[in-house]
Amino acid sequence: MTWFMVAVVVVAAAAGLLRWRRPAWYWLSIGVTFATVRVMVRYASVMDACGLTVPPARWRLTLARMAGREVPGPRPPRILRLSPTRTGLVLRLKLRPGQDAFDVAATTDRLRHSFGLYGVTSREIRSGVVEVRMTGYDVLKRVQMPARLDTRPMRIPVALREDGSVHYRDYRAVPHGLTLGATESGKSVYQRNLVAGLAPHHVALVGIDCKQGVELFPLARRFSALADNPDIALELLEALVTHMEEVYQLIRAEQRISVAVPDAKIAADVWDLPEDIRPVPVVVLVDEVAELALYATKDEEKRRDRIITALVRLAQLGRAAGIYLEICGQRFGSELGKGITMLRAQLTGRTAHRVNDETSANMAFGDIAPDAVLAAVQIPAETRGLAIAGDSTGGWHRIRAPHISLREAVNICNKHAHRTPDVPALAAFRPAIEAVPSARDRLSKTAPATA
Ligand SMILES: Nc1ncnc2c1ncn2[C@@H]1O[C@H](COP(=O)(O)OP(=O)(O)OP(=O)(O)O)[C@@H](O)[C@H]1O
Repeated sequence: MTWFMVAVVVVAAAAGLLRWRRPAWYWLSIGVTFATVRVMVRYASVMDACGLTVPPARWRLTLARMAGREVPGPRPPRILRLSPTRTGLVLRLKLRPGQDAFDVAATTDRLRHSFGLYGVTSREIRSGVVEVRMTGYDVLKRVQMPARLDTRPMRIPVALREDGSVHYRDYRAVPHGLTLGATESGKSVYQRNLVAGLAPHHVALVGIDCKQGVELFPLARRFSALADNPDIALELLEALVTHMEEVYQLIRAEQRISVAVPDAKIAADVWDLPEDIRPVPVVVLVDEVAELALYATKDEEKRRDRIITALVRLAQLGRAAGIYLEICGQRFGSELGKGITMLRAQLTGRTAHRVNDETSANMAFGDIAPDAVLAAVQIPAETRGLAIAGDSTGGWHRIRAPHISLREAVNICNKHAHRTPDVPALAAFRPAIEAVPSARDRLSKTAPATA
């Protein structure tokens, strides 16, 4: 299979030679072919130089001595599979006795230099088997998502990882997420990718955008509910809590009939309910969460407390009711007041774009992956959209979402507007789609004369 794939790449490269103007895929296939050949030719010597070999087994030495043959040399991990990809190569290695996955992880930088590649990463697949992903160029410089994506309900391909694989936002595995980043770091583009990815799915989108709705209101056709100021946001969040309680009642009602039946599956969340009565899942997108948490007066403080309480309740109980939170902000720490760290603890998926100080990076990763903090601080200001994505397992990746303009996102939302579900509990917050008067008209209007 591997040789077949290499042959396909070589034939594709040769076919490209016949063309005068060579397309990008031609240069990619040439690069991948060279990288494959280079890795295969140098494999044993590079592994030996990087300390990834073990001495030959005793029985081999004895056999060689008895047969009067040359003494066998040290042995590198056995290649189980070599697959050329669009961005480089993937090697699956069977470790030799005495080696572990950490040995390979610790030498990835040496392997990168020795094979002359752009990036090398490794991960353990199962006991004794390690996958080494090699990229021939900086895949995050100009992000191009692969044509074939593994899209499933509530699992959205949202960005590319530095090893060339796709980064998915999987709401069923990681229900709630927090996206941090300084101003102009790429949070809105990341959120736009999420909305565009969710638009074709059977899901209700709820938006809270206290920047007067500039980010989410253009996408209104695909939203079931929108709020553009903290007062409406409070009503919307409390309506969502009521909706959540109704969904729990529905799950309870379904459980009652099956408790006595030994083999029947008992519903524990919305996904266990029969499809015909299952409530539509809801993704709540909050842009600039600090706008909900800051206050200047006593009344605003009361409102803020109710908003944070509703958000904490949704984060604690929402998953089973099919309500998922996606919170965005520049900072998200205890300086935003009571309840914020409690809310943050429930947001398992963490994404940090460029941040201006270590404290902001700590808000995203300090409690889950301390080495990701350093990676987040090191994101250069000129590569907007570059981010570190981690979760509570402590693993993290450098990712970048493909650039999507607001116009493209609006077009996708308009195309899928017919999929916007009606959620009765949120009907009062359904955005009215009407022509907005031009800002120029409004600003140039003379103020009415007052007595
Ligand atoms: N993935 C990306 N690839 C290329 N350019 C990007 C990417 N993400 C963001 N940018 C560019 O960076 C700029 C800022 O992006 P964006 O508006 O998403 O930042 P932001 O963090 O939301 O800023 P603010 O907090 O001020 O709203 C935009 O001009 C956008 O084109």
